[in-house]
Amino acid sequence: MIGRAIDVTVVDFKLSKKFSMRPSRWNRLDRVPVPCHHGGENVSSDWKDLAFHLDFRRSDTDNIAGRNRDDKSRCMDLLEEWLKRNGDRATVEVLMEALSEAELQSTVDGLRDKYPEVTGKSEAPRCILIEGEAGGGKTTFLSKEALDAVSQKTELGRRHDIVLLIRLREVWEGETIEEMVWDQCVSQTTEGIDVQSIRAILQRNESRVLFLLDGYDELRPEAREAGQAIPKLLSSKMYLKSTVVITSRPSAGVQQYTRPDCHVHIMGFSPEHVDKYVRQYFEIVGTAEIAKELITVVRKNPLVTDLLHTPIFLMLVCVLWEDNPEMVSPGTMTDLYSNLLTCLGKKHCKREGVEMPTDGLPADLADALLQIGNLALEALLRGETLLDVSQAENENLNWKLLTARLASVLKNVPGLKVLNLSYTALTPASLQSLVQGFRHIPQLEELDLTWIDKLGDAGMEVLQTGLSSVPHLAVLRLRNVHMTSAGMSLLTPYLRHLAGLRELDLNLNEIGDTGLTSLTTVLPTFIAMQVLDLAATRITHTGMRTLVPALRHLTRLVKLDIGYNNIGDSGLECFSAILPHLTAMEVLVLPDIRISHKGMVALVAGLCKLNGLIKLDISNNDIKDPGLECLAAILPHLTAMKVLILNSTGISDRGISALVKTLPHLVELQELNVSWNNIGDSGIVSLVQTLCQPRKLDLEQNPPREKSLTTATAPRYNTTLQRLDFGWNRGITGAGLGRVAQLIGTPTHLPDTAAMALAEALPRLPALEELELENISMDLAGFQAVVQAAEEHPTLKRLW
Ligand SMILES: Nc1ncnc2c1ncn2[C@@H]1O[C@H](COP(=O)(O)OP(=O)(O)OP(=O)(O)O)[C@@H](O)[C@H]1O
Repeated sequence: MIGRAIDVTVVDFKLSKKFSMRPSRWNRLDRVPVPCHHGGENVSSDWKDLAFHLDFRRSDTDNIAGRNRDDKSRCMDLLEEWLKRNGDRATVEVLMEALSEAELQSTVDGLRDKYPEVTGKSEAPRCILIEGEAGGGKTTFLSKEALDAVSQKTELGRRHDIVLLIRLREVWEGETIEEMVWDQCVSQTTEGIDVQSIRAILQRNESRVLFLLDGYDELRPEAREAGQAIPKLLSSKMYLKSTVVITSRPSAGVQQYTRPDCHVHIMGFSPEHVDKYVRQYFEIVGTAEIAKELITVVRKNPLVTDLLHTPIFLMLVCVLWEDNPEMVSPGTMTDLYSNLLTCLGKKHCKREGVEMPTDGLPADLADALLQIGNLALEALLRGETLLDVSQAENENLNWKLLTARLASVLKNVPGLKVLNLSYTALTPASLQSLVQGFRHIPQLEELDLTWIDKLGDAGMEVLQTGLSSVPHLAVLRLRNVHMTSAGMSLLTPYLRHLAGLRELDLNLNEIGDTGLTSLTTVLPTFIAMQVLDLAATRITHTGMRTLVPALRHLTRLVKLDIGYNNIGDSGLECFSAILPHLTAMEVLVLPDIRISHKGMVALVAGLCKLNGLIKLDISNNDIKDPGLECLAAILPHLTAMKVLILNSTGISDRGISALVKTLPHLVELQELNVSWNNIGDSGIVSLVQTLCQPRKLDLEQNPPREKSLTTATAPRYNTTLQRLDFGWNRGITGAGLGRVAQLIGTPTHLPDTAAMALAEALPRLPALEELELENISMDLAGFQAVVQAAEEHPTLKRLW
């Protein structure tokens, strides 16, 4: 814990070059006091956190706590125990990882300093932090560094063969380092490279990789969480031997994950730089003669001089001087900002061909600026420096004006790949100007117009005009844009341009069978398609008949959602026939598609071939017990299943009894939902009992060992199930729930007779070293007998 006074001892591991520590060596090691309170951390008092991250269980830590007098000895005991248990696997890297997960980063840094040869740290820094104020030139500096590094002009460049410039504002939650590299550093036209090969290259050349990470302050909060790729890279949990240079506005929190070896602060332009910049600026714009006077003015005016250290402001002042020299020397900073705004407003009016009013900005521009300012202020108050207009309350924004601005901005970002305008109040008219800008962003891969309910069919008509400009579009999200069959028919011919479409989301649009029929004319061309969302689109069995032949071509489909449509048994029957062709399918979402057990009979015939299926949702269909019985019969084929949703399916104990027979085959199951059904006490008890039982696979992989009684005596628990939902089953009574609680919560009870028998059996295992009786309750007599037998045992060292 930061800030505590410490006096801690840890062990000097005397690491071998191989980084391994065997118990035998360990016993001979000197124990040298090593301070581990770098930055005020106290490993001793935080030993339980460390134990947790070294995979010790609660019972282990309780034992360690019980057999030592103080935290210092407990910490020592823990490390000894860890070494003993893990042998060759007890490496200093593992220890450092656990220490940093336990937020004992200073101790990690201490170890790193102490064992540079082990941790890969040499004289060269691993992490360089470059901080600077907004617009201070961090991005410019890093881009220059990237160029200089690849041309080997800098020391960093000479020491690294692979230089990767990553803009952190474009990093998404869950994105891996290799995916970032693929996304940002590899050109679209490069052949033979994919995420796997990038990983292999980076791993092979780890110490020759230079990561240039730009704008930590712009990294989304979700991507900043511990466990995300960038924090892991910073805290040396991956690519430990690489070098990282990261830029950020001050105090954005980089140091939460790393203690930089080198800290650079960008101070901005010096007075000489300012002079040089001004001269160059006016030379370029062709009015070199007015540069000298500006230099004199800014030297005399402290207000402006202070501002001009920041490059972005210097540029703006040059623009202002060019427009009207009188505006550069107002009395106050506010006046200067206001003059800058007027100057930019004038330029805007000139470009748009509108009159600039004499008394301020044009009303629509002033209005839009005010609203954006308001959004920016709110974002700043939330501590965010990246403004996501799509998330804002934006009903009142002047979207027409904004999109016109956005369209002109698009000219400057030809490499833009993701455009997310979801949940905005765009109208067809405002979309028009934006779509015109698509020609400037031919690399666009993802367009998200989710939940823009003002678009409607007219919006689709506008959208189609821009699709031919963005042929690389792989993700198109049009969920709930109020499209009907007419809009779908308008859009479809233009979707043909998108040969690489991987994801199409049309959920919650009333496209109906007619719209679906036109979609099916282009679907077969999307051979790369992985995700197709057609939920709540008013499809019936007639529509399914046209969809199915087209679906057959989508052999890479990973997720299909056709829920909340009136498909019925007959619609599902024809769909099931092509299921065996969709071998990549992982997620099949079929809630409320009006099927009965007859539909299930057809479905399972196709389903049983999909052995990669990880999620099946057939909730809100009246399949009843016969339907579940059919499904249960094929579940042993679906061993990858992680999520099974069966709520509101009319099932009762009879169906559950079929399910429990096959549940042990679902070794990956994480979520089971059987809520809103007619299940009673016996059903739910048998279900929970089955889930609590050792799995077939567990037993196969961990057969009972001779020297340990662990498997034979202690219960084994389901380690994958995360969520079991059985609410709203009226047949389940308090008694049933009590039994369920017992099954889940109460430890197994060992009656005295069994405990005595165990005590008597102990001498017959003369080499036994450990006896684990965790979560087993005993009565006093039985307990005493076991303890006594354990004490008398010649080799038994540990009784849990
Ligand atoms: N060394 C430089 N020479 C000339 N112009 C520069 C220099 N550094 C920055 N600029 C100008 O200042 C602008 C802002 O710089 P830059 O985007 O690099 O700042 P930043 O610190 O990354 O800003 P932010 O904190 O907003 O990310 C640049 O677009 C460029 O016009």
